[in-house]
Amino acid sequence: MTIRIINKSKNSLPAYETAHAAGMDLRADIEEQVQLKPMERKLIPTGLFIELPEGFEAQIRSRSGLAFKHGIGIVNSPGTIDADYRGEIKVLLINFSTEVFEINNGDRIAQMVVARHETVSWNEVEVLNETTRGEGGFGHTAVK
Ligand SMILES: O=c1ccn([C@H]2C[C@H](O)[C@@H](COP(=O)(O)OP(=O)(O)OP(=O)(O)O)O2)c(=O)[nH]1
Ligand SMILES: [Mg+2]
Repeated sequence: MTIRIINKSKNSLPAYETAHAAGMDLRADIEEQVQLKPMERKLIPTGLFIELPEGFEAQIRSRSGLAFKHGIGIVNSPGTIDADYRGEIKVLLINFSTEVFEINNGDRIAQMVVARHETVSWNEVEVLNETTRGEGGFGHTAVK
């Protein structure tokens, strides 16, 4: 499928790095270097605006390399881009490391996965069907 996109940045369009990659890397669109101090969070612009078809969303996910090497995560992970959003895609990065992390224009700061989603309506009832799990959760199945 193709998706309409406006690129106001000077970076190339997000692209799949390998043939069967799920995510396209997003690049920072910034005038000056951004520094993230330990535990600091900042909203990083991408200069990208997209028009997702109805029934699709885009997820903004962290890159494992940045997470592993530099402790960089996404606060609202995964970020959700709604199909009716026409604003700029932004990435809410956080620095979980003990060192300052520098972001320069064009750096690949996150990845975006486009996915289908359902739009549901509720069937409000008094009782839900029974299952083996029942109400157990949050470690319920852990070995004792
Ligand atoms: O990482 C993100 C998350 C969201 N958005 C944009 C697209 C999304 O469609 C919109 C709203 O996001 P969300 O619903 O997560 O935020 P909210 O706090 O519920 O804001 P709103 O009241 O505008 O829905 O913000 C981004 O650019 N990056
Ligand atoms: Mg919302």
